[in-house]
Amino acid sequence: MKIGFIGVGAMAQAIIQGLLNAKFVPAENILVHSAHKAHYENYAKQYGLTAEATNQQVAENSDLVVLAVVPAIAADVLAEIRDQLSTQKTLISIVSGVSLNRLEELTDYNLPILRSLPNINSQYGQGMTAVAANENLSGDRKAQAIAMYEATGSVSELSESQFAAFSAISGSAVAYVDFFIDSLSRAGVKYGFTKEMATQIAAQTTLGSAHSLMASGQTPAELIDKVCSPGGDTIAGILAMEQAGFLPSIIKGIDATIAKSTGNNG
Ligand SMILES: NC(=O)C1=CN([C@@H]2O[C@H](COP(=O)(O)OP(=O)(O)OC[C@H]3O[C@@H](n4cnc5c(N)ncnc54)[C@H](O)[C@@H]3O)[C@@H](O)[C@H]2O)C=CC1
Ligand SMILES: O=C(O)[C@@H]1CCC=N1
Repeated sequence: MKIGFIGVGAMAQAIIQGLLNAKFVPAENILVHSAHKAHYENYAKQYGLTAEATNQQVAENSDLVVLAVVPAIAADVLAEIRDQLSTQKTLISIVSGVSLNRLEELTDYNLPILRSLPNINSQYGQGMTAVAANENLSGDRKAQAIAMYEATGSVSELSESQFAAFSAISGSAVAYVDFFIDSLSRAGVKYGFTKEMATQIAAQTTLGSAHSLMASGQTPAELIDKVCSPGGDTIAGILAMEQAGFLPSIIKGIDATIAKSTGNNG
């Protein structure tokens, strides 16, 4: 099986690294093309991938064609490769905010298409990806497309109406969690730690908390209560964070993310 990537930016590279780590396909079966020749050619050389000279060649020579460009140019790129796509190939889009219906409209209503929303943690096998298939994608072909993401982490099949919210609390939230870690780290610097040490402490604490949450099967609120000793330090911190608007600021950020992604339509 050959997997072609059109666009080799941050997200495509994370998926590619995840696939290479998982040995999902041989490196040369991963085909790439993007706008910046020097960049994608060097990248392909570095990892033993196949660099194609055009987007059309990627589409022509791949079984799974992954559209990994920004939403603003998705329509142009699909117009460029439309003739190379066929019912024997699966188009996989990672483009935020572009629906299956719009992808069909821009290509062909008979094509098997998987709309997906991965996150950048796919690079280390810890991704969280939402997928939705159109009516033309079923059985083994659908399983094959989903298996690509299973090789890089967890996968949830969702209704498209849930994609924007999923993207905000998963795709974008990788950055928000890092923002939180960086905020903890800066607090550590305020109290005398080096940035490097504070970041290591904050990142390990975040990793450990996520692990404990998933391993215990308890809710975050139950775990918060365990840490808040009666009359203790943590409850004082929680109350001060709430007074500063911690929860409303997160909800506002997620609202803004959803509003932006629902404005994308390729
Ligand atoms: N970065 C992330 O964490 C996530 C990104 N996405 C989606 O992935 C897509 C790509 O995002 P990023 O990787 O962040 O952007 P990026 O800017 O890092 O990558 C875009 C790639 O497209 C290439 N490109 C530009 N014009 C092209 C053309 N005409 N033909 C072929 N390639 C072309 C660029 O050279 C670059 O390699 C977006 O649609 C975004 O919504 C989805 C989930 C998470
Ligand atoms: O920021 C973005 O537009 C993309 C979509 C989800 C994560 N990154």
